Amino acid sequence: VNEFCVSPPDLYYANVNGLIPGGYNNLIKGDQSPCTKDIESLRYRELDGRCNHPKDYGSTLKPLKRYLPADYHDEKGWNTPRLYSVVGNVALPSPRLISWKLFPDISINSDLSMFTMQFGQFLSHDIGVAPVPTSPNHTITCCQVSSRYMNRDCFPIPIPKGDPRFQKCMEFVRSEAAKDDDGNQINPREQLNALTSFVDSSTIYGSNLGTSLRLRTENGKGALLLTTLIHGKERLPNDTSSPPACLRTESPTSYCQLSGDGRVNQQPVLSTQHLSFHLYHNYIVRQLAKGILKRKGFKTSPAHVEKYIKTVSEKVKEMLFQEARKIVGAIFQKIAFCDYLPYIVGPELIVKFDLGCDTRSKYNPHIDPRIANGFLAGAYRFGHTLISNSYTVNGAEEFFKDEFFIPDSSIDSHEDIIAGMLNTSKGVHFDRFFANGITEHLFETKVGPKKALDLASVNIQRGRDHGIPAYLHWRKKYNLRPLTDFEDFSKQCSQILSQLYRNIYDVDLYPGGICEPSVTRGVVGETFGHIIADQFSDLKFGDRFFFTHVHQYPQGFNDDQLAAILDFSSNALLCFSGKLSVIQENTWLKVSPDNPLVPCSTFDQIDVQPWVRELVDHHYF
Ligand code: HEM
Ligand SMILES: [Ca+2]
Repeated sequence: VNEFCVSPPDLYYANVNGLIPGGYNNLIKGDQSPCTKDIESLRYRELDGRCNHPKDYGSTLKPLKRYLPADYHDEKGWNTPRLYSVVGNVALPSPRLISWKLFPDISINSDLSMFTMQFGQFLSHDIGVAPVPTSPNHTITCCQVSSRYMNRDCFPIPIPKGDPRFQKCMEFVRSEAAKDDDGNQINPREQLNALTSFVDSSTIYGSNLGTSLRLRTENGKGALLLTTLIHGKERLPNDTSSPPACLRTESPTSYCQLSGDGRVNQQPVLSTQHLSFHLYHNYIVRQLAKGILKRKGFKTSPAHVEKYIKTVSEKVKEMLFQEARKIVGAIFQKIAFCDYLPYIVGPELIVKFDLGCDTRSKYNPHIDPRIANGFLAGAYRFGHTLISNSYTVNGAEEFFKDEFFIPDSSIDSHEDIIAGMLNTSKGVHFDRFFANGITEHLFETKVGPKKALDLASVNIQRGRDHGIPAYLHWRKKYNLRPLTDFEDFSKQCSQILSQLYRNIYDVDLYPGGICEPSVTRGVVGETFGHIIADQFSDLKFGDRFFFTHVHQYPQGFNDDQLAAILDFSSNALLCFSGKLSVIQENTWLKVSPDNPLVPCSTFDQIDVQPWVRELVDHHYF
């Protein structure tokens, strides 16, 4: 295979589509038949998210839902993206013009750490990705193709005159349209989610059974996840699929990493999140095995533990795997909902949407746990403004633009990237300034600058592709103060927006939301904040397996188990995985006099005894 024929955009969309040559059309759709299991008696989640919601909402490869009806331009409002102003025949501004004028690269320092950006992306890769059609092994080309031969899903972004960076046209393909059982497009057009919407660590274990089995030892039957030893250090397993899932280099240790979400190789700091939870799974398996041996009165040396894990029956191996997966899932939910989210949406919205972690919650089968389109194609892309141009490894500056889909740095320097991530923050600030590493150089690695993309333009075009209603409709939905004039935007934004758009009702959700000031003690503005809190509330109350739900045997967690999960923090995980000796108290912020470094021993690793007791006493083992 000639790897250099595969370009980063090819890789991005191929990885999204599960690396199946031929793209979505050849995707392993998995078993799409309804759940037939007795849900109440399930102790573990299904890998593909079925058997959770009564209608299997939230399972893999189902259409997204909507908080507001789709806004398409054609007569029936079914399919064509919004292209004109509400006042008539004036074209909406090109997304690239908006990005160029509104989102320049000015780096404003903030007290946030890069971990805030990185965890956000990792979380988004657990809950949603909208597949884009591809031709075999490659993305569909739309630019410089005459309209007669252009693929019907082409929706290239026009480049405005005088653009300092691009010429004429930027590639863009519309997201796959959802189809009904007879293969006809659903109207109005709806997009798909290729992942389980639940915050269930599908980034680590996969969103279907096939991926999950590839990641496990002993040909999919072992309790441990596969690892690769590089210079004596454990790394993610080698993805040997062909064509390769990343860009390999001449380095002898260069390989493509395999994990639960195909985008694992997209950039090195992202890879470190995958490896952290991946290794934590194996740590928990060993802790469980040790605890079980001890409770049964057997020897518990590392060698005995290792032997036990390898020699117990297949049934016990499966239980060890699933139990560790269940605990990792809960730990991830704890960090996402209890630690990260309050920082993003601020304490007021946490209260308003009942997202606090201090009391037991209750599952509600009437809540729809699917990902909403305005969240995925709009609000939750807020994180793109937190991206900086570079990250630090051992004090050296590495640029994202040089490393898209080249995982070498994460394979060589996982621990140093974690240490650097906790204390770098250049540009990690919620504002209208975007790093040019993503607005001018996205995915240009190896194919050269000509094929680069602008992520901010793509976000705006994606919003139109998905029929996301304009910004002001979202404020209305959440009863937020109506804006009547461009002047109602912040000073700088009002001037730029009024030059770009004809009417205030034309302003797309993405630039509108980015222009808002942060909410009190949060990162995002109030409109994005409401959409995000609304979505996470659905992901909590609509998830039968959510970790704080009232204990229902055998699904939930008893009081001791819940206490152990609530005791766990991102500090403990990062200390473990980065092999750190000290870490700041608040990992979302940089080190400062108010946020000092403290010894890692302050943060306990997860105590699995509450599970050992339950499992042994209920004769699981
Ligand atoms: C260096 C970091 C990142 C890079 C290079 C990156 C890149 C991308 C790209 C290329 C897309 C696909 C755009 C499209 O075709 O529509 C995307 C989508 C998305 N990104 Fe990011 N991203 C990064 C960080 C983040 C962060 C920090 C967040 C949130 C906190 C985030 C949230 C999302 C969401 C929600 C989507 C939509 C997924 C989908 O619908 O398929 N990303 N990102
Ligand atoms: Ca998931």
